[in-house]
Amino acid sequence: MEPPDPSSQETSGDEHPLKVSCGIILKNGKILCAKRLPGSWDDLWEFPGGKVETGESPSQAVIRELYEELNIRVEILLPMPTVLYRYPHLYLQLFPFICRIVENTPQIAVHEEIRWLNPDEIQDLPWLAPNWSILSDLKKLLEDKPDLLNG
Ligand SMILES: Nc1nc2c([nH]c(=O)n2[C@H]2C[C@H](O)[C@@H](COP(=O)(O)OP(=O)(O)OP(=O)(O)O)O2)c(=O)[nH]1
Repeated sequence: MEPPDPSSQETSGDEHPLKVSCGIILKNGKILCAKRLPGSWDDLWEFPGGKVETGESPSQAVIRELYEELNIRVEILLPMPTVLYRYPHLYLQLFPFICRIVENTPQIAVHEEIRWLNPDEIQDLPWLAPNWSILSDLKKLLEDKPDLLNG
């Protein structure tokens, strides 16, 4: 019998990652960061967003979630590389999108706090684990395209 192929074990069977979209909202040189409510994931920081629903694309999901969570209408400027991450209880695929606000000012509904921070400051927050990879991609992207920061 052939030994199992470790690479196929990662993706085989009925295990599909949970798809979650999130928005990296840029404005006036700052990035919007959101702190989750106490009790849900230990007060860690995230980019606002949520699960992609059935029949929805990741980009549709982020537009819907940002309206539901922050009451803002956004335009997507750029999709970023997706991140696969395996929590002990959850296999996740994160779809980050660089966004620009086209209507309203963010209002907190489901977060403990939001902060507008510059690219250096965001490194100091305690982020959800999969987000560190997004932060590293974002740093490189903003070095290449600093104008994005102005939203
Ligand atoms: N929204 C968001 N979720 C993230 C990020 N990083 C990360 O690991 N996650 C995880 C945490 C959760 O397990 C999952 C998304 O959950 P969520 O609670 O935001 O999704 P949702 O709004 O659809 O949730 P709900 O309606 O079921 O409460 O993805 C991120 O930057 N933003």
